[in-house]
Amino acid sequence: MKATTEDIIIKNIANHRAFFSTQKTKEISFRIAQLQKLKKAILEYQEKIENALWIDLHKSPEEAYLTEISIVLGEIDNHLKHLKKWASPKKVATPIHLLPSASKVVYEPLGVALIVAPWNYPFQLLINSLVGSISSGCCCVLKPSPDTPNVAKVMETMILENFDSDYISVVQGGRETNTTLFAQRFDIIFFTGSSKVGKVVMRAAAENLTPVVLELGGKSPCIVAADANIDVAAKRIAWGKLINAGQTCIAPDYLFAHQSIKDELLNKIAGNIKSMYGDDIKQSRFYPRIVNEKATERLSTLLKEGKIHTGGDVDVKEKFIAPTIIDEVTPDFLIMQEEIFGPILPVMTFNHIDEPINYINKNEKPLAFYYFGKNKNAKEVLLKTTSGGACINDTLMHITNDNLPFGGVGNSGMGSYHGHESFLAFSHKRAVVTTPTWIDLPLKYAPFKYFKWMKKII
Ligand SMILES: NC(=O)C1=CN([C@@H]2O[C@H](COP(=O)(O)OP(=O)(O)OC[C@H]3O[C@@H](n4cnc5c(N)ncnc54)[C@H](OP(=O)(O)O)[C@@H]3O)[C@@H](O)[C@H]2O)C=CC1
Ligand SMILES: CCCCCC(=O)O
Repeated sequence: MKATTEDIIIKNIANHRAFFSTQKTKEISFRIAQLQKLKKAILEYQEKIENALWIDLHKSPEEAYLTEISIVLGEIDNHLKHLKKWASPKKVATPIHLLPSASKVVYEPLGVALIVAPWNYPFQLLINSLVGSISSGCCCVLKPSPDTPNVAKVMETMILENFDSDYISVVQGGRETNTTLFAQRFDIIFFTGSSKVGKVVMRAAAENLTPVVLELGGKSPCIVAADANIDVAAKRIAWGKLINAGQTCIAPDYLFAHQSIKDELLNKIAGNIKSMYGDDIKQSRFYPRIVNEKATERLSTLLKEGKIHTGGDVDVKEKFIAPTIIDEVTPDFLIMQEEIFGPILPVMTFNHIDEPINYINKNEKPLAFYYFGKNKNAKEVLLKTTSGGACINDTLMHITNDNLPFGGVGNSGMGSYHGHESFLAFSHKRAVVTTPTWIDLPLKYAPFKYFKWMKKII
């Protein structure tokens, strides 16, 4: 009888547990060798990955390298450079009542990890977290998104060809497969996707008290103040909004523009769209497509309210939505209710900075936060708000610094990764105290003869 998906998954996990119990993944030399193997595999598969990203998302090789492949290669290099230091036990101070004991933190792999990735950066968001799993010494089940099937297939082939399937395995499938995976006992679940499914993951993980890292989404605001450099703001907002046709979890979701500069800003954003993609954007090989017709139709419903300043063209069959700026938006509009995740930029205006601050603070905590204006005011605004990450006078770029933690807060996620944070995300920090036997201070033992001295030192 043909094995069911559940049988395959359960067997996969059992094999990973058996592999993990050999203790092989705890050897730093093993982990370094696997990271080097992953880097080599990515370079060998680069063209196939780029071709698959073109087929699935019309993502140009240039954008694929910039926003997917180079980010993972940089992450691997960072881990190769620092892993020995990150993985070495850390001596910590020992309080007087514990002397002459010695204290340290030992970093241990959590065990068998599950990594579930979305379709918008299907290579980067699956393999970048895998780097953390490898460098911490975990075994891993990878679950690519079914919505970018060509990329999912290429990644499966690349992993199968280069790694022991008892160490790293790939499971393909949709919602049902996810449900089966979420119900299994993992030692960590690393999920990237919507907040809605993030809650499903967390509920399932609770059954086994499995720690989760949830890289979720949300509506990331972008404020442009009256004293902003409008040319720079217009260029960087157009870029940040239209990379991957807006299907980016940290894209500036909506604009709050000061009344006095709004018209100039919108006209300059429109000008930058032309500069990047030409007059007939549909012909540009640099402009990606929406992931599928269903998502294209969802986005087209958001165009019904407000005043279209730029764009508005939709071709569902082509999965094409033109970069669109919608002016005169109010908070009750449909477009302001959920994450857009597409190339549509709704614009609201303000006169006093408290207006956007109050609006943002009344809504869910965003994954990213962008502010264009003088730094002294930016500090003030950042102090009064919160978000997963933020840029002042830029967009998206905080994700490219792997010395910074990348993650959400509240509804936009929990936990973080990239660089050292990825190593820590998949590690357990074990406290170890070593006590000599040549001396045994009587303070802690009943009948507490020296209690009054003990109280003085603890
Ligand atoms: N923080 C980050 O780094 C990133 C966050 N994201 C976020 O991911 C979202 C877009 O990605 P997307 O993949 O569409 O995210 P979703 O979370 O909507 O879907 C993820 C997968 O889960 C499946 N699914 C849906 N409901 C359930 C359920 N009840 N049980 C099990 N599986 C389920 C979906 O299948 P089906 O297709 O059938 O719904 C899909 O395959 C956006 O919200 C975006 O902000 C994206 C990239 C990066
Ligand atoms: C530019 C790369 C961004 C990747 C993660 C995201 O925001 O969807």
